[in-house]
This record gives sequence, C-alpha cells and structure tokens, in this order.
Amino acid sequence: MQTGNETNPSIAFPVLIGDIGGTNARFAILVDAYAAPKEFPVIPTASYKTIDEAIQRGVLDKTSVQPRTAILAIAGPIKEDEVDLTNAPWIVKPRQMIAEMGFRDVILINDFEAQAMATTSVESKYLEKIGGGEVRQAASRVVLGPGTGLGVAGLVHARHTWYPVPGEGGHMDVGPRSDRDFELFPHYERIGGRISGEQLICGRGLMNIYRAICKADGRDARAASPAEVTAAGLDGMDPVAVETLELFCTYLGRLAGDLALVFMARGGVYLSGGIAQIVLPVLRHPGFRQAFEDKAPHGEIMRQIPSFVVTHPLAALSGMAAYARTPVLFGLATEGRRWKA
Ligand SMILES: Nc1ncnc2c1ncn2[C@@H]1O[C@H](COP(=O)(O)OP(=O)(O)OP(=O)(O)O)[C@@H](O)[C@H]1O
Repeated sequence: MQTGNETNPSIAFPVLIGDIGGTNARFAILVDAYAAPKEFPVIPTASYKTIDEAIQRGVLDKTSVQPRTAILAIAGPIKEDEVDLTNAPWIVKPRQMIAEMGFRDVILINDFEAQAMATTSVESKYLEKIGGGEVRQAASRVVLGPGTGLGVAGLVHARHTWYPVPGEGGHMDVGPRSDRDFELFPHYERIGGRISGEQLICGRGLMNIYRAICKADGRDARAASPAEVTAAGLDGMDPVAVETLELFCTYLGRLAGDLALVFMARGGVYLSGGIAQIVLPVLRHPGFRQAFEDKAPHGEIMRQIPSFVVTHPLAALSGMAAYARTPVLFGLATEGRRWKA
C-alpha cells in the first residue's frame, strides 16, 4: 500500500540505493547501517528496456543479498504510482517492484534531494573549492548539477534537521550581461521563447552555446557532441569550443550566484554531476567565480559564500546512504512517495 502520514521513518536493511539519471543509472547496496556501500557498475539507461530489468540484471543477479528496501532518486516529479522519468524512457512502478522483486518498502526521492543530502555526507577530499568564502555550518546550501538537464535543489537547516528543497530552478531565465552575451543571445535556441538555464547549462546546452558562437562568428561547427566540445575545449584545439566552455562556466556561475542569493546559501554552493567534474579546469578560471560574485549590491555577501565542485563519482548515492542510515537527520517528506508491502 502507499502510506499516508509518515511518522516512523525507520528503514529496514539491506537497502538498495539507486540514482537514476537521464543517461546513467548508478546503484549500490547497503547491507547494514555501518558497512560501506557495495557499488555496482554504472548502467546506461538505454541498455535495458525497463528499470526493473536493469535492477534485476545489473544488481540483484550479481549478489546474494536480497534488499528489503529500495530508495531510488529519480529525475522528475513523483506524483503517481507510476513515475515517468523526465529524460529517460523508463517508468518506475513501485507496486510492481514490491510484487515481483521482493522489496518490502520502496521510497522514491528527487535526484537533487539526494545530491543536496550528499553535501552533508561526502568527505572533504571530494569537495574542490572554487574561490574564497567559508562554509557556515547549519546555514542553507544550494546544489546545481548540469547533466542531461540542469538539476537544482536547496538544503535548508532548521531544528537540527536538514530539509532538502527540490524544485525546477534549472528552468529560471538566464539573461545577457556582457557585450558578447548580447551578440550571442539572439542565436541561442529557445524554449517557448525563453532562454532558461537548461537551454545553456547541461549537455545539450554546451551544443547550443557552441552552435550560437559558430553562427554569430560565421564559423563551421567541427564538434558534433557535448563530449567533443569539452574535449576540444580542454585541449585548446578549437577556439569555438574554448569559448563555449568559458561561457558555460560563466552562465553556471551567474545562475549559481542567483540561487545562492535566493537561499542565502552561506553553507555553500555545490556543483554536482559528471559535466562539472569534466569542466573543472575551466571552472578554476576567473569566469565562474566572477559571474558568481557579480551580484551588486550584494557583492560582499557573495564573496563570503564558498562554492565547490563535488568530485565524488557517486555523490547522490552517498546522500541516500546518509539518509538510509540516519533518516531523522533529514526532513525528507515521504508522504505519497513511499510504498510498503
Ligand atoms: N565528455 C563529456 N563532456 C560534456 N558532456 C558530456 C560528456 N559526456 C557526456 N556528456 C553529456 O552529459 C549528459 C549526461 O550527464 P550525466 O552523466 O551527469 O548524466 P545523468 O546523471 O544521467 O544526467 P541527469 O541526472 O541530469 O539526468 C548528457 O547530456 C551527455 O551528452
């Protein structure tokens, strides 16, 4: 049954935790509250027709541990008993998972709630600081992750509890600021007439910026995929790709700064996901942090807010593991998102 008001958040082990992105799914099993997560190879979502098949073949068939609970972080809103993933062809059916896969308890959360929780649990060696500022403990945080889309969440601290605040912040408008922006913005592909964060700051966004520069400057497009743009930009071989990465990081800094203002994120702004790690050398250039701090009249506040790239390869899983081990530390509302046998 789907549970109503959740009063007992305790979670039965073993727990399967899964981060289901638009392109890749990552899984691990927590045998008990103390053991390190047993991780499984990353599964491209295109390689199995259904998520149940991916879990069965990619995880359960490879272990003798039968998880009693599944906690899955998915991209997109969780409204019904069957949840369509926003950027992938899979449909998550918790009732069917309980009936056919042996789970007693299935909890679905938003993938950026998991990323937000992860900022409290990843070891500091997996956080690379960009620029100045110091983390204020027990202050709000923001996480942004360019991937297939642009995920955003806040993490608010109150009453000794961390409250993840998922939302659609990746769809906020991004406006032009520099002279170069004013040349390029007319060439950016729009959505419903708008240039939102997700039009520029994700895999697809890299291509949008790259093509716009080619159009504005009358150049031929040599790179045909986000991976080609980052490769050609990082090795400096293609000047259009080099500028693309600079602009990508500037726009990311601009939006990250706006979100830091919204949440007054004195606990820090955290960049998660694969693309942030790939473009990390460019994030260290001045563009990202300058755009982040360029928020008159609040430049001084912004200079005090630290920003980090989360370099943990499985950060969302770390956040989910922290939740599974100590759910009371997190004010994660499971009403309508938890199904029990
Ligand atoms: N080397 C690369 N450089 C830049 N972008 C890349 C590279 N490889 C893949 N991408 C792009 O990264 C995106 C996938 O990002 P990621 O691996 O973080 O996936 P995801 O977790 O499935 O995404 P999401 O959680 O946003 O749905 C795709 O748009 C893909 O085109």
